[in-house]
Amino acid sequence: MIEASNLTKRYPGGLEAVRDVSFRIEAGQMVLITGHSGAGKTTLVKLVSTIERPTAGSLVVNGQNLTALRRSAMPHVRRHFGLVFQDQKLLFDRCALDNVLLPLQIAGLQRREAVRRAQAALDKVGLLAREKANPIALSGGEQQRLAIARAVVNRPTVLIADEPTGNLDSESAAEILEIFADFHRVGVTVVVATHDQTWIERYHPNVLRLDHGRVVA
Ligand SMILES: Nc1ncnc2c1ncn2[C@@H]1O[C@H](COP(=O)(O)OP(=O)(O)OP(=O)(O)O)[C@@H](O)[C@H]1O
Repeated sequence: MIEASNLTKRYPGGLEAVRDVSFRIEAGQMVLITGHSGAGKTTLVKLVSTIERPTAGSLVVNGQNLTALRRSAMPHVRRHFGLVFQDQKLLFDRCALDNVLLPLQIAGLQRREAVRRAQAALDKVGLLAREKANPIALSGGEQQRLAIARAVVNRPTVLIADEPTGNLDSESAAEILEIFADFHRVGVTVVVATHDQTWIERYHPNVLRLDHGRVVA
């Protein structure tokens, strides 16, 4: 469960990108964050995923108040989150499999188990046959799917994405939506910032609409 109470983020310079935002996301829910460009979607995603700290308000995830935690405790908490950003930050000097292996190596898994899990993650996103490919040789949609495999390989309880279909054609965007829907179906909490009308129509009751940093619907 994710509970945000009166979250506010003021950037240096004074701009309040997120203002007094409160919501509750139950475990296993799919929730979309939408709104015009500059409404604060990315900032809210960064707050929920603990990349940014709020200026005011609190964020409780699975009963733990993250705003009260020391910075040193954050890496541990972040393991609950799988993050997918529009700019996927893939490593272009390594093959697809090695990109997905990286979080497991950081977590200290044995090589054999790590490879097994990374291949299972690639299989879930339909990329197992491309495990040896360099990301540069993959299409935009495939690169996004690779980023999803990397995000889920540590089995996060919450999958958070910022405009995951932003740069994709409608066919690739539909594939990405189905992958997120599959994770939602097996009980993963999914939070996605998106403009994509297909998603918004499908998950209509669970849409948080922002306008100038405030929740308006
Ligand atoms: N690091 C930062 N420092 C200062 N201002 C920022 C920073 N990041 C974002 N902003 C400002 O905060 C506001 C909200 O930005 P944010 O990126 O959260 O919006 P968004 O809804 O995700 O927009 P878009 O759909 O265009 O990505 C904007 O006015 C933006 O310029």
